Amino acid sequence: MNVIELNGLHQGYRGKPVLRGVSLSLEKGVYGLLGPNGAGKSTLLRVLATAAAPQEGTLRLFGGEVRTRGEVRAARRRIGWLPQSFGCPPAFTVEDFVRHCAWLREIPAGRIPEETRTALARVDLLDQARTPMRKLSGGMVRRAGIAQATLGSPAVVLLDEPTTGLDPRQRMQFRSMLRELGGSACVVLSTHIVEDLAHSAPRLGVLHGGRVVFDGTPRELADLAHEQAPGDTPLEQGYSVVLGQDTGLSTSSGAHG
Ligand SMILES: Nc1ncnc2c1ncn2[C@@H]1O[C@H](COP(=O)(O)OP(=O)(O)OP(=O)(O)O)[C@@H](O)[C@H]1O
Repeated sequence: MNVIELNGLHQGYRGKPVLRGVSLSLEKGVYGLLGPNGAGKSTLLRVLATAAAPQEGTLRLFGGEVRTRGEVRAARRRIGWLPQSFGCPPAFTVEDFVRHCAWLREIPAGRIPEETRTALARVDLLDQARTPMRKLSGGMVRRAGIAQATLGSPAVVLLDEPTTGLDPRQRMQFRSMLRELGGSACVVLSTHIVEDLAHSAPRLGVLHGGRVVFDGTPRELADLAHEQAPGDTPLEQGYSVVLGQDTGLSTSSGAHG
């Protein structure tokens, strides 16, 4: 059974289309979502998080529909989501913030202290547990956001540009955490940093022009590289080639989906 089954999603804002027929079938493991600014990555993640209902198309999570209020609520208990930006009351400490998220996710009260500690340890923020959120650096806020998304071992983890602001050491730690998460959950991660996905996402998708223009392994993406394509690594060059399809920069393609 696929954990996420999305079929023919059309989504937009005030009549302006953003996604034009996106279909995705995802099982356990890490799926990396790439695409240029405005491609619709966050829009897609919002639909998968059930924060926006599909305007056209169907979403099934854990083998079931998510249309009624009860179905959405049940699904959300099993979804961890790091949105691109999130707010938090200024007086909240890091621990308050993560505990509050645990409460919102309806994690049983008795489990919240333990789950909070585990989540903070996962992103190396235990020492900052009592620091007010407003005093954290941008990278630390991002790590607190990642921590709350992993609370309670969710079956689906949706991470919207999680590595923004992380320093190189934290980025490496994040990659190994991602591999660990992917062992037990369906993780969808959007990023602009192609190399973040090279060793941690066995499968990648590229959104462009409202559609999935590539769906395959990092190796398959790198195999599309050619010398003239912009990029410092074969993966980046393959990504450029896929994006160049529409502008005639390249004729090669491994795209499907
Ligand atoms: N709430 C909104 N109201 C109106 N338009 C929106 C809204 N959210 C996103 N958009 C528009 O939808 C398009 C897709 O945005 P989205 O944030 O999903 O793309 P993205 O791939 O995540 O971009 P980025 O990489 O820059 O974060 C953009 O043109 C954006 O301006």
